[in-house]
Amino acid sequence: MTSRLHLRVDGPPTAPVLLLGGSLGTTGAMWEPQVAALAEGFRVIRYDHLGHGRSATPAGPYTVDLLGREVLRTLDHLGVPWVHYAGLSLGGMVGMWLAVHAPDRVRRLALLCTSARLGPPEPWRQRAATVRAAGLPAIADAVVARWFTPTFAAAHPELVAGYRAMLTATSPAGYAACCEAIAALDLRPDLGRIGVPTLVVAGADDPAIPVGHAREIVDLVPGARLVVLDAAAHLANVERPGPVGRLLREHFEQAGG
Ligand SMILES: O=C(O)CC1=CCC(=O)O1
Repeated sequence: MTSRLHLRVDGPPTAPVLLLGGSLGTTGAMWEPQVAALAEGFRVIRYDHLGHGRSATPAGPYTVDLLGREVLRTLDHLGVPWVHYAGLSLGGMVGMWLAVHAPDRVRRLALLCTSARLGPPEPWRQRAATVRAAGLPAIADAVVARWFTPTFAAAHPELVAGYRAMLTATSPAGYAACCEAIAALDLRPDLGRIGVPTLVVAGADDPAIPVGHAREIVDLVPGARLVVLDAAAHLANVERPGPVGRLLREHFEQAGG
């Protein structure tokens, strides 16, 4: 069996595995600001979602259930029995799904800039239709405007251009299928079953997934802790690399290996 998910692997081979899942329209490269620090203590494995980056793009429809099962297949393929998991946005949705449906495979969870239900579904179906008809460039300006605060974007135009290029390089079919997976998602009834220590991080200035979504997750996941980062929009790990790196290290290092 081979993995259909493209992986980037850093850190000591015998260290505990920290699996990182990214946002819609990105690849594992979006975690670059944190990888060096995290790889000091963890075997950091970054994956591209199905339909993204260098992962396979099987025919749809996609659901978050399908994306999560593909992650489990990949862990089986690698012979990894359990992981710590951090996910941003779509990556966080997959993380919640894993912690609910494969509780023995996730030891600790970090959920960044994410939502248990990012409704209503119609705008997601409309975005999928636009991307299928006109490609990623048709939505790229609007999406990237939600990824970074205007202040950060003005100060870092080359970095922002790099992330925009990551988005427009995404398979239109894969991106659209993931939009439809988000449209259909509602994990709220399941979150009470999450039994692992959970850190929830939100960007105070995230127009894509406002802080209320993080508060809802914290209300529903037993014992979850909320941190709201100021001066951060949707890709908070890019805009606030140091604080996000420290939060993740502190959270996962508490596991004691
Ligand atoms: O693309 C957006 O608008 C923001 C987003 C929602 C889910 C995700 O992964 O990114």
